[in-house]
Amino acid sequence: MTVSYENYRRQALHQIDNLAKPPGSLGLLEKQAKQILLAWGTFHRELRPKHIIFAADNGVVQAGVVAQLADITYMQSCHMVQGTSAVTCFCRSQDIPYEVVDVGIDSADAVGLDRKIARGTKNFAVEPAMSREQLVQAMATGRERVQAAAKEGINLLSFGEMGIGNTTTSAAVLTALSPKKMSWLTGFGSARGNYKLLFHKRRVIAAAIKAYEKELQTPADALRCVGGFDLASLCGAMMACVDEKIPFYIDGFITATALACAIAMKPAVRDYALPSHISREPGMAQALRLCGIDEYEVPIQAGLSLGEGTGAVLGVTLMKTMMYAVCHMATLDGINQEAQDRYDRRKGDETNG
Ligand SMILES: O=C(O)c1ccc[n+]([C@@H]2O[C@H](COP(=O)([O-])O)[C@@H](O)[C@H]2O)c1
Ligand SMILES: Cc1cc2nc[nH]c2cc1C
Repeated sequence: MTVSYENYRRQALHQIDNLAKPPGSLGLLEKQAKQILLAWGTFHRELRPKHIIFAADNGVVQAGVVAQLADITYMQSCHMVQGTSAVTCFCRSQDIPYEVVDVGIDSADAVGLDRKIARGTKNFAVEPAMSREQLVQAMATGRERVQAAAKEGINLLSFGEMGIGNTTTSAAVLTALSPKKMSWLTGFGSARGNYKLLFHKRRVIAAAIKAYEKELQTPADALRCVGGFDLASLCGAMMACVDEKIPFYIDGFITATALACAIAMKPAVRDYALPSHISREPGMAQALRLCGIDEYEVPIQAGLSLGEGTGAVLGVTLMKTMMYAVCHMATLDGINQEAQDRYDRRKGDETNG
């Protein structure tokens, strides 16, 4: 740690600790505000957020792991571009800019930014989801979008995704990363209460983990064999945030799984990652555990399981409010001095009167 960073670190922590409030009373908001200041490594005058959504289709839907049409990926991504999806309405309501990056939607035309790697991944129940070259391309796309955000002056990112079938790919990647093969990591996804589908998903994932057992040696192998283009791009983007010194909010189960991969590949990512909410997917806690994030460090528990980055944008919204307070609140030193002066004046009046 250089002397100047140590100096900055002390000043940054003091700025939060010296706000006119009992120490620690703004809880996780305070903790996350400190993490953001430390990640920046230098004082920024304002918060300049951006939300990035990576959208892609997943070949494993051909194995019958979803209840709805895969065409929803294309349709909902179009709604995102138009601003009529949940997350883009959240962004618009808060003046948060966003972009949709098509890294592999199954369509002839691209939706949003055209970074299409293929029209969806391969069905991992039959063959590896992607080639090594495609994995590298997906991760590089994530990095490229973070570098572009840095050039725009963005200093806080949030990540989301859109991809029918991606709770299956995420559960498969997470199972591959976890010490024991845990079938309960796989949840309902967007087919809430559909037990038949749930047990089928678990069987598909267990069979794939067995089939690729020899190949699944690293997080990169997991992304390539049983992951998705969205997961790989998210992972590459999160790793790039370290180099660009941009802290970022993760969202639910899918982004937490991508983060677990990113931290395994580059441990410094942990310092830049901010949890937003606890997804209802059962694997969320395990994904966070692999990231070294305690469930009690997550500010929002609202029963969300939509994805898109909805929880992440809510996290940014809370942080915008918190950073306004950081910039405009009176200081603890100041209020203590004012209280002392007032006390002394009252005492003086009593003695004189
Ligand atoms: O982020 C989450 O925790 C989450 C949990 C359940 C569903 N989703 C969203 O729903 C889609 C995946 O669900 P599924 O059932 O098709 O695997 C995908 O577009 C995600 O954005 C997201
Ligand atoms: C409508 C719809 C919107 C979504 N957004 C993210 N995943 C989704 C799944 C569905 C089904």
